[in-house]
Amino acid sequence: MKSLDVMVIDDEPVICQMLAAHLLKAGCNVVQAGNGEEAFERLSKGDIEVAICDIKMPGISGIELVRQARAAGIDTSFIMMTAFASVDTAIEAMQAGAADYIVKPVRNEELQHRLLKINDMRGLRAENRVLRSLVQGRREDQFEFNSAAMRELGRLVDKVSPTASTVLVTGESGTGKGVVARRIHQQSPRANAPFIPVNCGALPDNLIESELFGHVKGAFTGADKARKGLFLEADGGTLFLDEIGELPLMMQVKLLHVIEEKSIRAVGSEQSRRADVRIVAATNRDLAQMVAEGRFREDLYFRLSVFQIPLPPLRERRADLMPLMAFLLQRGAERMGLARVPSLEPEVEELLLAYQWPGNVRELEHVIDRALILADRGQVSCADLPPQIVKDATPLLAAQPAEGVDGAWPASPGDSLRDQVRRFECTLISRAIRDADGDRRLAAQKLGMGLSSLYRKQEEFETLGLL
Ligand SMILES: Nc1ncnc2c1ncn2[C@@H]1O[C@H](COP(=O)(O)OP(=O)(O)OP(=O)(O)O)[C@@H](O)[C@H]1O
Repeated sequence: MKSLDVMVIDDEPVICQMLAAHLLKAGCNVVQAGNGEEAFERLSKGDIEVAICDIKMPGISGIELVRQARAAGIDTSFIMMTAFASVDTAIEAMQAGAADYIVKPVRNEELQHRLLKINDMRGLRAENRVLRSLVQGRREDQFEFNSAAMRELGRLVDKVSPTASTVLVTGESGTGKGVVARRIHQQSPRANAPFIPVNCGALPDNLIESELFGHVKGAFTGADKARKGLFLEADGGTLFLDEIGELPLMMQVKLLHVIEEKSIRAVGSEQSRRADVRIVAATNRDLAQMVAEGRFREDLYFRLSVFQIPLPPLRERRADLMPLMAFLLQRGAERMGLARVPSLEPEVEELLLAYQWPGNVRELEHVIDRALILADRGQVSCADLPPQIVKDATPLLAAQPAEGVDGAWPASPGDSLRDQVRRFECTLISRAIRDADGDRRLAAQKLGMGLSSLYRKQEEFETLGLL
């Protein structure tokens, strides 16, 4: 890795110094800042590539600093440091435009892993956006799902991909909206053309129009050469407008015009050009609510939501957890160059299956990456999990309700044989869980079935209203 210019921002001098010492050893050029104000001043010079920034600081908070840096057009990638209990805040930071987050206490190996990821991304960005879109287009995500909700989603994705339709992907932060957008592109006739992702929340208001539509030389102070703009870079391909809810109203009008007319005009130009671009947009906001509050244009909302794909949070599709964990373990081990893929001890599996995952797949990915770094002898044990996860998940594990125990059976009159079998299964599984005091692994063992099948069945019963 070429030597990165990194800034460590934390109001605790000891943490600053420890991280700086490690980064220096790893070959980075490091500067330190003890608060947001000092950091902003230094970042304004424009030569810091990555900032490792505490979220909670007196004065300007880490999140506010990300916002200010974005608004000022500073191109630094932020990795936020957060206490595990405040993953929600980390999610807010990602929405403000941070590139990643890391949980305190920061482990050197993990920090290095995240820096490598960011270094790759920045390198590609600097080299060529088209190249980046090709690299990002590699098939490297898990798309085999167990849950009924995700299988239905897969069907929607397969149906809409080959068409020219605009798509709106909605869902909580970290559910995989970007992954779905890429999948749509890869399965479309545009697959060999660029896929250009744009984070609308990270574009400074004063530059957004020229970023999207380009500008001619001399269009405004500082425009010393013409710029093509992301729409033309995506010509023939797909433009992924992430965090579309953050687009200012004035830009929403222009975007609608471009979508409808299929032509764009660069800032300062008199002439329009045709642009053949498919739009996939994503948001974790409630756009309908934003329309009601006058913060999002209704006409653009209708245009975008012709085809909506809602991504459920991970906690509502637990049947996907096992395959996702296996996939992320494998991918993480490959990326870290491990000789073999560590396995999860049964208690670890149980805890991860019981946890609520407020940060969704992104959070799961972080937990797995961390565990891969810590695992000894090819086994991930509870000690390799963030203590907060163990703390949060343990009571859930013990208290998992076995409701609906006897209510499902006997069958109602008129039930088909299949319905009756389902009801019977539901009763047996619920009873086994109750008899095992909520211990699903034990219940699954007694019933002679796998734990993931038990979760899958439970989810199916929930969907059918049997539980
Ligand atoms: N199906 C999947 N297979 C593999 N990795 C996934 C999958 N879904 C999500 N991820 C991983 O989770 C992380 C978050 O995914 P992504 O950025 O697509 O989420 P998002 O919903 O767009 O989040 P945000 O709203 O914060 O931008 C990524 O690192 C991605 O690789």
